[in-house]
Amino acid sequence: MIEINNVSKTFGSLRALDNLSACVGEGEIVGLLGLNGAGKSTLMRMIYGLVEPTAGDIVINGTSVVEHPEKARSLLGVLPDNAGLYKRLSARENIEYFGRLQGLSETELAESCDELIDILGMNSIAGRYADGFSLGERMKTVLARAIVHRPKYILLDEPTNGLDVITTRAVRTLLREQKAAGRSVLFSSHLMYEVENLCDRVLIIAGGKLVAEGRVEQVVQQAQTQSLEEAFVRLSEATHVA
Ligand SMILES: Nc1ncnc2c1ncn2[C@@H]1O[C@H](COP(=O)(O)OP(=O)(O)OP(=O)(O)O)[C@@H](O)[C@H]1O
Repeated sequence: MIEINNVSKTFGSLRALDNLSACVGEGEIVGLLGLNGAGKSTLMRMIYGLVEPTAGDIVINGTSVVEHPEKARSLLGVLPDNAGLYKRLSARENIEYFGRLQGLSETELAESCDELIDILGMNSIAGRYADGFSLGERMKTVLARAIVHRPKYILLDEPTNGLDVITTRAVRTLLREQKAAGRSVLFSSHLMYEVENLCDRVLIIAGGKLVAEGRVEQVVQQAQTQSLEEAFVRLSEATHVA
């Protein structure tokens, strides 16, 4: 389980996260929603140890990110918001490189790469240099790279951003397979239908605070609205006005 315990983060006078607590259970897909600047990426970065909390802690499978950042990170697969690729390596080589860094054997690596390339429909780009890749081609490669070592906990910052419908479907299938294998996924998104389609639960943050969490229908009911989008807007605006 990923436990987020009372985390706050300030950048100078800006409070990016404000005493936020939440969790991601085993084998659960959780969607993280928030307006631009709500604090989603800061929270993600904090979970993978790139940003240190000003207060609070995050515990992954019993390991504190603050006390043992490397051990905690070893449990994660991460798609950061600004992931880059080695342009002089092919898509497959980019994925393999990360797999080797994660200590996979050559057999495990080949098996995992083949599987991901297949699920994400990357056969036509697997052997191409990453230089010149389109947004979707880059996204597929960084996504495959993030989970090549089959991590138990997966953090994805806007994984379907800019992807076409076929690729988005492939990503959905991939995430459902991760869940079926007992892995946990936390992903941020601005796409309500995406979250409704995939997630067991959603977390909505506004102004660095958790303003709602639960199954989509629970959140919609709590906000006394008819849809997740309306609930999201109502909860986010209420925090803006407050
Ligand atoms: N390193 C930093 N230094 C100063 N301010 C920062 C830093 N990182 C984030 N912030 C600020 O913290 C707030 C939350 O930013 P964050 O990137 O977490 O938002 P977000 O929800 O991911 O937004 P978006 O949907 O636009 O990606 C913003 O006001 C942002 O400007």
